[in-house]
Amino acid sequence: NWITQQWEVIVVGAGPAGIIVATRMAEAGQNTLLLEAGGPSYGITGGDLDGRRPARTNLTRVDVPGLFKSIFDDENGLVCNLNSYGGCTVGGSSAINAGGHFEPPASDYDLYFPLGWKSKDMQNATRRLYARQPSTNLTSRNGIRYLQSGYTAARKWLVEGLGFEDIDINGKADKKTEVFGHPVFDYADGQRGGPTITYLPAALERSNLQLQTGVKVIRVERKGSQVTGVAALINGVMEFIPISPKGRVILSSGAFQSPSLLMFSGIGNPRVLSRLQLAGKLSPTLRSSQWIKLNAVGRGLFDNPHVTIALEGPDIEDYTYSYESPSPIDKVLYLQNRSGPYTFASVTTVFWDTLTRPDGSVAGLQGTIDSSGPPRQYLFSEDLTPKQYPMMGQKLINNAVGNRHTVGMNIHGTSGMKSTGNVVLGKDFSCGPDSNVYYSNPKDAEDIASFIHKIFRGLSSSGLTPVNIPQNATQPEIQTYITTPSYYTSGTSNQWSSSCRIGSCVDVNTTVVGMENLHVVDSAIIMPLSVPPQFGIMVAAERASDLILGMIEERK
Ligand SMILES: Cc1cc2nc3c(=O)[nH]c(=O)nc-3n(C[C@H](O)[C@H](O)[C@H](O)COP(=O)(O)OP(=O)(O)OC[C@H]3O[C@@H](n4cnc5c(N)ncnc54)[C@H](O)[C@@H]3O)c2cc1C
Repeated sequence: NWITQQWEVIVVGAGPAGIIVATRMAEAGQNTLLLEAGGPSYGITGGDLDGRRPARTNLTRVDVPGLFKSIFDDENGLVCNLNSYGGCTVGGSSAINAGGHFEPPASDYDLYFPLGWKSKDMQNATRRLYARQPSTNLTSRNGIRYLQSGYTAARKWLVEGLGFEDIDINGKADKKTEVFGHPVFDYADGQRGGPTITYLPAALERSNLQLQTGVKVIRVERKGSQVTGVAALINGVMEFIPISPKGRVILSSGAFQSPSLLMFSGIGNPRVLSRLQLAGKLSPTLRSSQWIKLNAVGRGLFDNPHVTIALEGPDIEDYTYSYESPSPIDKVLYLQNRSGPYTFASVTTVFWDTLTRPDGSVAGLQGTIDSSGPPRQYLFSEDLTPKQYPMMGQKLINNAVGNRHTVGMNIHGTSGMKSTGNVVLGKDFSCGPDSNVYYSNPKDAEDIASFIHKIFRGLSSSGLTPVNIPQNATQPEIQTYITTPSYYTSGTSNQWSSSCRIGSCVDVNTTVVGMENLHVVDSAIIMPLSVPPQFGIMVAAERASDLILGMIEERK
């Protein structure tokens, strides 16, 4: 019985980090239980989604990259309220994201990570990831690139006009200044990849790894600094799942849930712990003398500040992906040949730049161009009050109608941004971000505005015109625009990280400070990167696996 047997390792959360760390533990012979609150996702996990699979296939819309935006329109069990800023399903957010797969530059590790996590320390882990996880910047089996009108115009603008270098993005991963290229996706043969496809199936064939879905861990149970197991809700019933005397628990529940689980386990800011105790949320057997007062839990939460700019041009043809009524030609092209627009998640173009500030620190900046534009009729509508809800940008772009000559450009602040927030517990004790995440340090807005101002200078040569910001806007005007809430400037980027940092919340071995056998391995432990985070999270999970296995070996 998996609930009562004593596991050597329990991993909480089957997102990209959890799947990788559980796989590596099992491969090293550890009896491993992987717990996931959500349910199936990809076809191979038994996902079905209302029985609306494309006919005679084992595909769900998770598998079909071009359907990724449809997931947010119809939050059909893949985005549960447990983790409202991402996927709550096998694969975590890797099952619902755009699949962008970008190796961080060595400078991210060398500048921002602690000793033991510098670029030379990450080389083996990176190599192992490349060996296991295929990726491509040409997604269509027939070798044709689709929906390229935005790419062509942007290339004229940024490469021919402004001198950005057109590169193979992961081939030259260390270059992040004035570079441009095709996005790299973690897909293979026109279908979504990621660890659910590349790590999990082989791991599940082992007798010493068990995946249990529909299990929501509530807290870790512990005696002082020793975890004894986890308390979890299974079919609405609270159960205790023990670990062996030398066992370990690894939290891989994501940038919100991992810090939150620590708090519910009596580890965190004492004021928060008192509140939880008063509400009866802490373990009844945990005395307050055993609390671990650790203010770093939840502190440093990062997400990329961003702005969407609609770009209009006579040669632009935007495209609307649809789950309910896809273009018949494109549907056949996909189902019969794994070719066409549905082989990728709408982003056609990526570019990066850096800005060195007077104090020598560096701000990272990223742009992407989508294949469709935000809906024109919303652009100047005043009766629409901005609402801060997850995935708003994607919902809007997905609803694009009307003008067929617009693409959406997303500009993000990345590594070196100075604003961070905290994971906080709301009135109902669910976790979320505080208001400090974006622009609490005005320098970030200044840097992003400088970048937009810089690139706008070359825009007219491409035939593109910005719709929601005047092309001749001054840098201060752009700064005001991006910090004023609107459909284009509010909402999350959903690239959360850095809320349980190495060195303050966990040590260099990923052990929670003050604990002996409790780890955090996921987006919470990585620093803000120059690239979207999933690649770096997967490498961190590979690196953490080595470190944890080293500790297990030492204790033998
Ligand atoms: C819409 C969207 C688009 C994105 N696009 C990209 C992109 O193109 N490229 C990129 O690099 N990144 C992208 N990201 C970000 C990326 O997907 C995440 O950074 C990454 O998935 C985080 O991995 P993780 O393992 O830390 O956590 P998660 O992916 O959040 O996985 C955590 C898992 O733990 C489970 N869990 C949580 N709490 C519990 C609990 N108490 N008990 C049991 N299970 C629990 C959750 O259900 C979830 O499955 C995107 C994210 C979103 C939402």
